[in-house]
Amino acid sequence: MARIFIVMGKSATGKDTIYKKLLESEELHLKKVVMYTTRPIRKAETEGVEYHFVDENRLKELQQQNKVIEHRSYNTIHGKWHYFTVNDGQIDLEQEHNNYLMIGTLETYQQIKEYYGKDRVVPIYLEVEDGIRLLRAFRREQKQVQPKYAELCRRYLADEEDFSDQNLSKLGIIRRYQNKDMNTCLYKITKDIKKLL
Ligand SMILES: Nc1ncnc2c1ncn2[C@@H]1O[C@H](COP(=O)(O)OP(=O)(O)OP(=O)(O)O)[C@@H](O)[C@H]1O
Repeated sequence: MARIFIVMGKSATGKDTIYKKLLESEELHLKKVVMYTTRPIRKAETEGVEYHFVDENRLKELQQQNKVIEHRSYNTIHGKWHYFTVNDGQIDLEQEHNNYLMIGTLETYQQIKEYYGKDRVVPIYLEVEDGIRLLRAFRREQKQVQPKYAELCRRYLADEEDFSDQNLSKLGIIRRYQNKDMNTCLYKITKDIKKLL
């Protein structure tokens, strides 16, 4: 059965790093899903690579056509930005050998489960001991031209609530992958995904 695997976890648990490694894996052969955003395109970005860049009118049209699979919005200093996934033909679960990989929040996971059915969607929940995670987040931020430490702290605290044990168990997320050592973590995830292919 074709499935969608969703990598989730608090900030700096290694979602992006693990996601890229899993996509590279030739034995898993997972497909990428390009999301949509109303955020303006940045200089180094290319339409259709990082995201599909659209305006709010296009989002409304897609919503009216019931094509929006999951949707999140954030109030930024530049106004409201939307991030969403669209049923635009990228995801075809009818073909048995099509399996997809996405990065998401708990909301993403819940909404995709509602859209495609719970058997089709598999959570890959990453966890890192708090002290190590904070250190990784800090070191990553330190390398930025203008480190945003206040934002790092805000997100660290917000994650505590968003990813509480209660929220995880409400969504039935039981399996947790410890990303202390990258290779061990990748090995365990790969083994579990292979069982479902
Ligand atoms: N197993 C690991 N061992 C050491 N460092 C790691 C490991 N996994 C990830 N990192 C590092 O930790 C930092 C955070 O990883 P990454 O950016 O992939 O996390 P993320 O969950 O996508 O974060 P965010 O949600 O904040 O964007 C990066 O600097 C990455 O290189």
